[in-house]
Amino acid sequence: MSLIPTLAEAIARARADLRMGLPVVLGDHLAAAVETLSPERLADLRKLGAVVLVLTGRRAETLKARVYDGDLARVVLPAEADLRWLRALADPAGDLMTPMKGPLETARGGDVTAHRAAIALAKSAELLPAMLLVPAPAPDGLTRLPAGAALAQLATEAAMAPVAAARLPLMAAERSRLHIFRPDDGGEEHYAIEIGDPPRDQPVLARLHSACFTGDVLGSLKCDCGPQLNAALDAMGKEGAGVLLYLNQEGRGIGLANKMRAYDLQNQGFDTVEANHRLGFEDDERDFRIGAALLRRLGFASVRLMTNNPRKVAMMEGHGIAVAERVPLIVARNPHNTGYLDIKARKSGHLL
Ligand SMILES: Nc1nc2c(ncn2[C@@H]2O[C@H](COP(=O)(O)OP(=O)(O)OP(=O)(O)O)[C@@H](O)[C@H]2O)c(=O)[nH]1
Ligand SMILES: [Zn+2]
Repeated sequence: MSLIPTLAEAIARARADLRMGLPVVLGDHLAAAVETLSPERLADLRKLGAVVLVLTGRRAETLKARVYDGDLARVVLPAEADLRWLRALADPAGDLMTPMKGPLETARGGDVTAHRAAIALAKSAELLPAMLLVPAPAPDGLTRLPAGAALAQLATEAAMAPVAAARLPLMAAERSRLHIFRPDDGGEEHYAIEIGDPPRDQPVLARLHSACFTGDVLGSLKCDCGPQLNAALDAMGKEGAGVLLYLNQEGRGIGLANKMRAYDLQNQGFDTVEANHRLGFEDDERDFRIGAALLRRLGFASVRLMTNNPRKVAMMEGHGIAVAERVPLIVARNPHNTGYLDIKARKSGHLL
């Protein structure tokens, strides 16, 4: 029956539910995001059974909690644990002010598929990766997902469909077109700016730019995104041909709210990589398959890629786009971004 939501559609609903503070059903567990949960709903979840707090291995490491499940840890809730206690474990903002949160008891053994799916859902909803799980029968009205299938679905690539395109003269290049692409899984739309009319049978000058509201729009001095965006468009304008993908993967895929949490940690002295880890994320949560898929949809098989990030080159080649050349994209340093750029070179392998 085509009117019943598919698994991908049910996952999109689950993301919206979690962002509003509504629990979802993952197999035989109820799952709720710590970040958005209300005290009333926490109390009701606790009435249903033994609640565990699921954190990523990264966050558990910061909290010195034993990790038995590889990439995640299940923290057993003490009787007195309230929402403040849970939020303090989920959100590193207060780690330095109140460093002693433990000792934390973590569970071991048993099936953690639902727990792993819960963390993947939180990340895809751009919430803090901290979830409460309780084994309990599903109440009516909540979004239900089979845990294993949801986990697999969250790792699959969404199909991208072109939605609209129009001529858009730019300061950097008058002959430009903006193309909008929409994924079939309810996720973010992504954009392609095609400059001139690049021949499809030759390597095109290309840039995969990840959204940076602070750098691209506000002119933040903390990163190099805004100047890189402008320099890439200028180079394509000068050459008369190119394609810039504007991928809505803000904050290397953690979302703008989490990026601001990361900036707050950076103001406390942690670097860009450490800040992501303390929040429970990997340093880069982006899905680079999207970029390759968009290039293919636009008819390109080979690029001259403007980047300093060797991982982007490897990812393109791994996903079927030939990189004929890496074109460095070095922009000016300033006193605010020089440390950030050094860390990218030292820890993320950027060639700067
Ligand atoms: N989490 C996090 N994201 C950041 C921070 N500073 C910038 N970003 C994000 O990092 C991304 C930068 O993306 P890009 O410039 O496309 O990629 P890159 O990996 O630096 O590689 P290049 O192609 O060499 O620029 C954007 O999504 C920014 O929002 C930070 O301190 N923390
Ligand atoms: Zn930036």
